[in-house]
Amino acid sequence: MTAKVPAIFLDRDGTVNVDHGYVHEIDAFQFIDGAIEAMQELKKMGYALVLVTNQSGIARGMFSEDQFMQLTEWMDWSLADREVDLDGIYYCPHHPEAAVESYRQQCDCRKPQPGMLLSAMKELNIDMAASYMVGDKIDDVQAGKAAGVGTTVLVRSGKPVTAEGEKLADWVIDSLAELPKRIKQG
Ligand SMILES: O=P(O)(O)OC[C@@H](O)[C@H]1O[C@@H](OP(=O)(O)O)[C@@H](O)[C@@H](O)[C@@H]1O
Ligand SMILES: [Mg+2]
Ligand SMILES: [Zn+2]
Repeated sequence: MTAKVPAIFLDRDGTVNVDHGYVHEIDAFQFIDGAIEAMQELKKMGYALVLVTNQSGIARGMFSEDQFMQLTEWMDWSLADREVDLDGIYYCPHHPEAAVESYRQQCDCRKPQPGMLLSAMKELNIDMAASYMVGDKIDDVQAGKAAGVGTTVLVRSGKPVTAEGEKLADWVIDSLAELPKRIKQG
């Protein structure tokens, strides 16, 4: 059996790119300062990078799954161009009160549910205890905890960090740019 790999689970909007609200166009996709460099460093440190993003804009009828795929492909190539190969990309297109009926469900993948992280764990053979979940909302922290991720991290680069979120998260940092240094500090 091959050895398990540690991973950084990354929320997308508010963590990797600026959350302008249901971002679905390339023109609106703006990498957060220092995020790409941090991802480069995290890869060098031996972590798999796994994106886990709620995309309820699909269920809400704001954009199609195809549009999401096109943006994702562009993002993936932009990162690969900068020596950041993502190891996995997981998304939830659902919402319990979706306008689009086919996406209306109480799924187990929409964070705070841990479904996306658990799928990645199985598919990529991830060592959850040695992994990190990084996001801007308490839902990200809750998903990380429910999946058994060792360290949950809130960033201040997205939605305002709530007192509840601050209490639940293991670490609170300004942005993803700080994470490699923070991990090295232990
Ligand atoms: O941060 P991630 O998980 O990558 O993606 C979040 C987005 O899908 C959108 O999720 C929405 O939350 P609701 O899905 O409407 O609760 C809002 O927070 C939007 O501002 C945000 O752009
Ligand atoms: Mg987010
Ligand atoms: Zn879902």
